[in-house]
Amino acid sequence: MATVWHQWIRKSIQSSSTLRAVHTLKVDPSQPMLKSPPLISLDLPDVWTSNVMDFDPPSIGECSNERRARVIDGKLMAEKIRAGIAGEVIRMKESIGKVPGLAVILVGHRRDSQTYVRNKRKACEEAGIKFAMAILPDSCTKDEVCEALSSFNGNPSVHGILVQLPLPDHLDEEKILNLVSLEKDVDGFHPLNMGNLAMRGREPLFIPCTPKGCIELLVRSGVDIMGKKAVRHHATVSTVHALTSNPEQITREADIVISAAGVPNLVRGTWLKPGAVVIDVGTCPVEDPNSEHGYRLMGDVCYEEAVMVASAITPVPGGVGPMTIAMLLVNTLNSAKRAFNFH
Ligand SMILES: Nc1nc2c(c(=O)[nH]1)N[C@@H](CN(C=O)c1ccc(C(=O)N[C@@H](CCC(=O)O)C(=O)O)cc1)CN2
Repeated sequence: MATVWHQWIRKSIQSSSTLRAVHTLKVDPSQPMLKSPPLISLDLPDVWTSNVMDFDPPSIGECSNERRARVIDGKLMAEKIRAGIAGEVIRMKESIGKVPGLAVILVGHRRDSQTYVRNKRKACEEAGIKFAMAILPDSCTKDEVCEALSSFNGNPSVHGILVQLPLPDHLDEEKILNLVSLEKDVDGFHPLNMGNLAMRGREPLFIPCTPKGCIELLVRSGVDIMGKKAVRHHATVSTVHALTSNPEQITREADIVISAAGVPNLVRGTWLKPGAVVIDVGTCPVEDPNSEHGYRLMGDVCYEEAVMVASAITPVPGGVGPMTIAMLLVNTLNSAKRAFNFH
């Protein structure tokens, strides 16, 4: 399932204006959906999950007009994870005198990309991770991007490299992403990492940050999917995309709805099964002269409707976005640990 999300979310990153997709994940109805939060999720040390949120979950199928969905606070979860990473970076520095390093390539001057990169830099600095950046103009050539990439690939202080997407149209995203060193591909977008993620029994070096963050949000909220294996083994996954003829009907059958269409308010309350868990990946920037950066983010889900039907829901902002950045830090730390053979 992680695979399908991955490909699908990446597609939506690539063409968010055309793809209207709602990913639905149907979990075995004989199993309770929500249970006590587990202590260990994915590959994060226990310490990062010891403060998982506890809550009294309504069961799937249960819905009342007086009851609003529990809000899954991605911002809070991400803060806890980042605090755990900061601790690990200190331990690394004290033990071997080295720290992880992340390098970002930003092409052009999209305001949303600038904001995300600024947030990544801030998160790195707060966690003690070194941050390097190559800023290139909209008009830059493929060779200039490749030059920046190859310099980061060859720099031993850099353990994670990412190219902020989307790139301007004239640049070939596929060719550029293929050049990111496999061992530093903290976005998990290299075809070999993607391929290994897709294949049973293979382990990619990195799992892409957004789907990884979605799984963390679910696991830490006590949603009973028991990590990626359980998802593969116990869930039936349906994908709804722009050409699906009955998206509402398919979505209404899902116990967990993960939407990454980039279409504000696409998923209405009537699309949801009562008690469903809703993860909203959509972050569509909408012009807003009153907001600090001139735009605000809108999710795919009509929040005010969904909150009356779902049992748990992520807000936008404050849901998946902060977890994406926290997972980037996790991938960077793990990459540095691998490079230094530090455990
Ligand atoms: N190379 C990549 N490019 C892009 C990715 C990615 O994972 N790798 N994903 C998105 C953008 N993205 C990360 O780069 C991203 C989006 C949103 C957030 C976030 O924290 N959002 C906050 C609000 C932020 C704000 O506007 O101040 C929230 O939702 O609460 C982080 C990262 C496309 N490109």
